[in-house]
Amino acid sequence: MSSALPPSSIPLFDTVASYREWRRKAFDEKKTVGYVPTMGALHEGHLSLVRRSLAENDLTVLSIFVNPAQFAPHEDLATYPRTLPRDLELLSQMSVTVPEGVRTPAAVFVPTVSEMYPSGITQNTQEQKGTFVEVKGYSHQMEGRTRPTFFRGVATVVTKLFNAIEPTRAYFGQKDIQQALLLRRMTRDLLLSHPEPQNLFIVPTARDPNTSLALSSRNAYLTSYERDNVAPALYAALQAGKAAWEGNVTKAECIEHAQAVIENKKRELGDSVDLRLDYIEMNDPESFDVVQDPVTRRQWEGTVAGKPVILSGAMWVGKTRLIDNVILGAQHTIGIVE
Ligand SMILES: Nc1ncnc2c1ncn2[C@@H]1O[C@H](COP(=O)(O)OP(=O)(O)OP(=O)(O)O)[C@@H](O)[C@H]1O
Ligand SMILES: CC(C)(CO)[C@@H](O)C(=O)[O-]
Ligand code: BAL
Repeated sequence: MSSALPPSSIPLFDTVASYREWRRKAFDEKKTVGYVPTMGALHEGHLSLVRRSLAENDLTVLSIFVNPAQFAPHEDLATYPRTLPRDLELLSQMSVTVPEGVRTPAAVFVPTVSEMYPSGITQNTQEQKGTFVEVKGYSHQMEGRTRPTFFRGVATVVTKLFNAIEPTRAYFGQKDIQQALLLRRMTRDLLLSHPEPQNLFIVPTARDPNTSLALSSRNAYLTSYERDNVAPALYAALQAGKAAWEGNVTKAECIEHAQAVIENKKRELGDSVDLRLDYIEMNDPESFDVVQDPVTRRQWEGTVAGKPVILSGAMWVGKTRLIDNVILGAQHTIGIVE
């Protein structure tokens, strides 16, 4: 362990080698290891993943690493919130009681950029050298339309993290639904054993109890007015789209209902807040392709028995980009846990 790390009651590792020593012992003792990858600035959404892992595994490991490769050069890598001492404090207060006793987070992996990218890393993909992981055919739709290099950066770092951590189970949030589904596909394509694809779990989105805003580290960029009165419009829009889908109108009408919520909010705010919708769209949870109109819920359900639809969106509040989604149909069929 390096002396540059902040004090922590939970063992902290900043090199793969030091973490592997710890992991070797867990293998020897036949302990299961649950893993929650994060970029830090922890909130209740992260903690819900940690709780799940604590309940289901002997040992729970988190990583906190702000991954340069998933930020495009014009994005917010420099300003992304970094709050390691507070994150460790929050984690040190966590515990879950199981029949075997009380479990607390067992280790936190906090690598440096050079530890994760021994060949170096630049955010400009044209200039990058070394080894990268691409999930081809699944990285350009939905979030990939606005962030074309995002999933390459995520798949690359998560492959490295899985190699380093060697988790029995891994936990991702529904808020980033495309990321979670794409990573499950990646574990299958790469024949990974740590974790095996069926041991990559998707945990429902944790929301603000008053406004239903999806919790997100980037909410820290918002003013309290934006957070409580502007940002919740995205989830409200998705709910309007969902209600329309349940009412069996066409996909295009559902999207119009959702967009109208954002338009109304913009009218209400006037020039006081810069609110811009990036997209609201319905996509197939397997191919990520846009659901082709005209189609209603009954028609969809009639042709693809049991397969749900992802209704997702992204919205700018000033310079802050927020995302959210709801699943229309049986979400357990795409592996979202209860
Ligand atoms: N509200 C939430 N509910 C459940 N899981 C979440 C929530 N927010 C984030 N997560 C999950 O936590 C993990 C780590 O995410 P990350 O550290 O990027 O936080 P974030 O809040 O999503 O940040 P950002 O604001 O950058 O999107 C991911 O699997 C992500 O999906
Ligand atoms: C999965 C992840 C930790 C990879 O950097 C990140 O994309 C995130 O926090 O969702
Ligand atoms: N939670 C996803 C990480 C990102 O937007 O970079």
